[in-house]
Amino acid sequence: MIERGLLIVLSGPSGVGKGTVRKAIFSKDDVDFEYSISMTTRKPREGEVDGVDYFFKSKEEFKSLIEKDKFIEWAEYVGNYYGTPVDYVEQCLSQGKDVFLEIEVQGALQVKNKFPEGVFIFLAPPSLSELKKRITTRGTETADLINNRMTVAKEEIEMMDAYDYVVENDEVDLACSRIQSIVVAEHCKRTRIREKYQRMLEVE
Ligand SMILES: Nc1ncnc2c1ncn2[C@@H]1O[C@H](COP(=O)(O)OP(=O)(O)OP(=O)(O)O)[C@@H](O)[C@H]1O
Ligand SMILES: Nc1nc2c(ncn2[C@@H]2O[C@H](COP(=O)(O)O)[C@@H](O)[C@H]2O)c(=O)[nH]1
Repeated sequence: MIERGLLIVLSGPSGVGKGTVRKAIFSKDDVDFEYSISMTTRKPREGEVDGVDYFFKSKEEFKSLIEKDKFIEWAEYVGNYYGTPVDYVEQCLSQGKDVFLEIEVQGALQVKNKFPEGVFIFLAPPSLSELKKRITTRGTETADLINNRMTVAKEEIEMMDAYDYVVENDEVDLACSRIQSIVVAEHCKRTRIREKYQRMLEVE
């Protein structure tokens, strides 16, 4: 029987660098995760591609998918819906592939209820002023949206205790290494490696 893959959930406030860190991790040769592309009703930003960055949906399409139970989790975030498609994630996990989600906090907590065996990582900013600087410098949100996202960010930071790990994103390379080390450690804790040593001890 194939052992199920690991579900890795990277979450944290808007602008902390989840997307940047995720892309840096996926660019490494020694990383073998599947990225679950989310669905959203948000309009594409300049340069974003449907089916690569997100599956962009209308609100009607999204609501119909909710009714058909097509999401592991979904959340309304600052006026738009975001959700993780269930079919792709289930298919990967059952094939023994590790799946990486990059989602906001309400969604991560829903996933934790459904998949308590997942690995939940909160990406934290070095400070609130640095967080605001990062969202502002990215240049994708209006001043109002930046303020809304900062209000939500403070509530999200209060939820960090619900996660298995908190990783500070002070430098992208350091944050990537910390996350990769967590995944390696989690694999070691689980059956793959433990069973190998158990079999060795049985033979002794
Ligand atoms: N360690 C870092 N140091 C400095 N700047 C960073 C760091 N990580 C990310 N950034 C910058 O911060 C901005 C926000 O990053 P990013 O878009 O990856 O955040 P996010 O958490 O994915 O945001 P959202 O949740 O809104 O999608 C980008 O301009 C990115 O280049
Ligand atoms: N609950 C979910 N949150 C998601 C999902 N995909 C992305 N996100 C998060 O939403 C915010 C806003 O994203 P943005 O692209 O508009 O800046 C951010 O925190 C994302 O991580 C999802 O499927 N479910």
